[in-house]
Amino acid sequence: MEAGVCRYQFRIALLGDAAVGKTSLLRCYMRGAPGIPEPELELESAPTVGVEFYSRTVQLQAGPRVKLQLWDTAGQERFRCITRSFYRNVVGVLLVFDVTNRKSFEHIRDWHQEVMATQGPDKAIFLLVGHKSDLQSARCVSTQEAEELAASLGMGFMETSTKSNCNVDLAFDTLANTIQQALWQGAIKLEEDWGGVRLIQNTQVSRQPSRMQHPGPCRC
Ligand SMILES: Nc1nc2c(ncn2[C@@H]2O[C@H](COP(=O)(O)OP(=O)(O)OP(=O)(O)O)[C@@H](O)[C@H]2O)c(=O)[nH]1
Repeated sequence: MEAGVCRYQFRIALLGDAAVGKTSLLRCYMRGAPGIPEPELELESAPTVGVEFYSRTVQLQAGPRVKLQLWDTAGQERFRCITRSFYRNVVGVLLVFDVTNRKSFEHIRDWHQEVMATQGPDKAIFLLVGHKSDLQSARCVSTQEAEELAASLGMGFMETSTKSNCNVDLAFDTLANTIQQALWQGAIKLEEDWGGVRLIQNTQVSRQPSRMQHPGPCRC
């Protein structure tokens, strides 16, 4: 097993409506990391219950190795009280919609607003993700309108597919690199009582990915 020194840990959440493909996207990304059992990462997934955590270490373009703590949240409304409690402590958010599901696109502003209301402005870095781009004939959200929405919310946009393995690594890497840049530029700061970015000084961190599930059932 390889090991390396990580300077930072970034907490990143995937948010979006139910069944847009958040779990599939995350599992596809984790397949690129060595050491996690394949059955854990099958692309066919059941609806997420509450929140699941994954962890992967990456080498950023120009800088240190960072540990990404990746939170896969349930899109179903009945789990919202659990997922909401995690918004405050994230530095990065992949806002995911399904390009074949118009409603999931229309709800993106609500997801964005929920995080902003919890955190205050300019704390988290967002990336808008139009998922299931392999389903071109069933598409009902155009690339142009998604780009316009992303621009109006001040974030980047990318289209992904796990079925055709399109842009999956790129989406996570882009978000991680943008967070790193924001840290260097001072737009994001380390804060004692905030878990979005943590300094892990002089610690040997395993490259092996890990996964655990939120233990508590929703009591909404
Ligand atoms: N065609 C296509 N289908 C996909 C893709 N990604 C996921 N799916 C399918 O979409 C369905 C929902 O995927 P999930 O990953 O469970 O969605 P989710 O957003 O995690 O759902 P919740 O956990 O309920 O919030 C599954 O049947 C997947 O196989 C993709 O890139 N292309």
